[in-house]
Amino acid sequence: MNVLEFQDISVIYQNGKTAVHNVSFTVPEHSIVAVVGESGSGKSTLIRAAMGLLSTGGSVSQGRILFEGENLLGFSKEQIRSIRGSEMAMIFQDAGDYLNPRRKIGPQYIETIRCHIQVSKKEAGQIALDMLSRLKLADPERIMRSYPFQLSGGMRQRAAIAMAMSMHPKLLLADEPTSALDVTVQAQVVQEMLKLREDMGTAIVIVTHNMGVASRMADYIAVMKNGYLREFGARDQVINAPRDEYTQQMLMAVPELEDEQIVKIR
Ligand SMILES: Nc1ncnc2c1ncn2[C@@H]1O[C@H](COP(=O)(O)OP(=O)(O)OP(=O)(O)O)[C@@H](O)[C@H]1O
Repeated sequence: MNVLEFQDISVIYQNGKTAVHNVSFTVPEHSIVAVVGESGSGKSTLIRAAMGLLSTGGSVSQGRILFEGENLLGFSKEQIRSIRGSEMAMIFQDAGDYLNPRRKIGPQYIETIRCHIQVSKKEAGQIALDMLSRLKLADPERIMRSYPFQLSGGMRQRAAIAMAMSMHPKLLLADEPTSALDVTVQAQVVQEMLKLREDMGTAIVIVTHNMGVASRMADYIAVMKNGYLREFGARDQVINAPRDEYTQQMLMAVPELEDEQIVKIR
């Protein structure tokens, strides 16, 4: 069963720019798909389209995006809102896009949970503390009492991931979730996302510039360039026997991929 399926998707912006051209690939249940490619290749546009979160002026001009077999593009705003957060969640490069800077983490976290499930404030608080501990955040109570600016970038990003994962979504869309973090913290957050997938079976689509992250996390890799999907395949095939010339060049441009290595493509 596929959780998500892009079928011949094109996305156009108001200025006439086609940012994504006829892209098709599938995200099987419980799997991790990394979408890689240089800046401007259309990676964010593609996953934002799935979430119904294209920036103003962007629209899907053709194709279908199936979530568990149903075309998301035919959903009403109400339907999209009800699955967003509970069935599919999204995290961004900067948790600041997700967290309100003027409120402490605790109240916003509890409110997010209670938007989706009917539990008391106390129960929601417990769910939040459990998730924060799973993300290896020491002293979750203190995190709940903190404002976002009182936490490091890595802690904020972990808090955002915890919030996104609290509803046990079937699908997590992650746009460069580790790019703003330093290398050691990146590796830890990647490890924690892998653990969440293992524990909860959440499928993940991760957009990344970083071939190291893609190679370490993904079951499948999608390579994009100039809005086109150049290659899609199982991780080992794409890394070890790339079929597309652009993928070959991209891989040649990065040093040998060791599991622990973090390599950037730009
Ligand atoms: N709101 C917008 N209006 C017009 N063009 C846009 C808009 N957002 C993105 N684009 C264009 O669409 C193309 C794809 O952008 P997108 O952000 O999806 O690429 P990306 O691969 O995610 O890049 P990055 O890694 O830098 O985020 C780019 O040429 C970009 O300039």
